[in-house]
Amino acid sequence: MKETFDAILKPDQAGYLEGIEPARDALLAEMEHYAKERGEPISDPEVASFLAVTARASGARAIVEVGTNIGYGAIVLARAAGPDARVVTIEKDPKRVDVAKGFVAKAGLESRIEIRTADALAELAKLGPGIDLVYIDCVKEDYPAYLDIVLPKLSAKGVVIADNVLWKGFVAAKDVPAHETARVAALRAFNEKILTDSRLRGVVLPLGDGVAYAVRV
Ligand SMILES: C[S@@+](CC[C@H](N)C(=O)[O-])C[C@H]1O[C@@H](n2cnc3c(N)ncnc32)[C@H](O)[C@@H]1O
Repeated sequence: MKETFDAILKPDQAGYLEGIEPARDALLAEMEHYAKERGEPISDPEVASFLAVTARASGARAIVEVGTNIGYGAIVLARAAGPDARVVTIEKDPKRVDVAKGFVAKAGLESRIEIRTADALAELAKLGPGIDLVYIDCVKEDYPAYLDIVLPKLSAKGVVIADNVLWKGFVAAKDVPAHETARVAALRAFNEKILTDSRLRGVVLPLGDGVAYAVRV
């Protein structure tokens, strides 16, 4: 979720792009409302559209999401990837897991979305190889470690997507407030790895709060 409306784009451009996002169906609209009312961080609609396009285009079958919250991203990914795809999504907060389970049930996707109540780093370490798509949307300081764990487990042409990699504009800023330095350092290291690791071909997109997108080569 982006913190400010125009963290990357000019306000007119951000407003235009938000305005042309198609209306979501009743369930996603209910989830967006739920999240907004309670200040829950979920993916922005344009990032969700990007997830859907990528899940569909890549033909991903084994999908991992790092950071579930109320299940918005997991539902978008599972729907777009189609009936043969499975999503494993990791969330450490049991209350959020309960909410996510309710929405996943409402979506009729219990057989295709598995929510694991766990710390993301520990749970990622347990996963086997063959991940076709990973969506990283969790603790910003841990992004480099998530990537280190996941990279060797990616399938051929496996896709990495990560949200918030420009973090409210701070990642590109010269002066970074003290309370953001650890997050910013981690995200800068993550972006550099996305662009330079020989196992990946990647790009950082000025979408939402910044989205990294890479494919295993
Ligand atoms: C930005 S939200 C995820 C949004 C979701 N991906 C979506 O598309 O709507 C990040 C989530 O990560 C969870 N989280 C924070 N620290 C975690 C950890 N160490 N392990 C697993 N989940 C964690 C938070 O509770 C929060 O729900």
